[in-house]
Amino acid sequence: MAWQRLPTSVWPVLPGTVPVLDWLAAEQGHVGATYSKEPSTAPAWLDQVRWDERGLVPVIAQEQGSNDVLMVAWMNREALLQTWARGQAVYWSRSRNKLWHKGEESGHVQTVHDIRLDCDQDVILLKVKQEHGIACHTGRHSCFYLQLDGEGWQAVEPVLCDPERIYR
Ligand SMILES: N=c1c2ncn([C@@H]3O[C@H](COP(=O)(O)OP(=O)(O)OP(=O)(O)O)[C@@H](O)[C@H]3O)c2ncn1[C@@H]1O[C@H](COP(=O)(O)O)[C@@H](O)[C@H]1O
Ligand SMILES: [Mg+2]
Ligand SMILES: [Zn+2]
Repeated sequence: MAWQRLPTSVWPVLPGTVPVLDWLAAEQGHVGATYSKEPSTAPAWLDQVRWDERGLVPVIAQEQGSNDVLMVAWMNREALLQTWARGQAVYWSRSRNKLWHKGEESGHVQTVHDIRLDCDQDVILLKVKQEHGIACHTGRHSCFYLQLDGEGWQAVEPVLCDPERIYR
């Protein structure tokens, strides 16, 4: 994929033009084929997601192969469109209020193999290959490393890489 060379300035702003898709179509030939290049139309499938009142949908990232649940995050329309167009997970960070290309700082990107929507269209499931096997910013494989036992929540998954070394 040539997506790495995509300058952030041509990423789409929805609703409106979707230049990223035209760019991808020119680069690769195939992506544009599934998408009407009418400048002011977004793909119809974006409207079939039941976006909440904030324009967001929760997203489960599940590891391809192991089926481990790696994390739960959020997407808006643009994040989903970019995820689809780039083949890597792009979320919406609620606290930072910005698009978040997972791995942008850590390098722990998620290559997307499958994008699914549930029966009532309000949860998305991504099947991903997790770069370095570390999804969590604590340096663990999965964000779901706390287990409830008689005493309370216990961390039951190892830290694979010191987060100080991942995030400087
Ligand atoms: N890397 C992660 C990360 N990985 C997994 N998650 C999970 O994804 C969820 C994101 O959904 P939220 O809307 O709750 O996110 P948020 O609270 O707005 O996250 P922040 O923007 O505050 O980091 C979190 O609750 C975590 O369970 C992460 N949440 C935050 N980060 C931060 O994202 C930044 C970039 O990290 P990389 O993408 O790995 O480079 C770093 O500052 C990290 O601390
Ligand atoms: Mg959170
Ligand atoms: Zn985490």
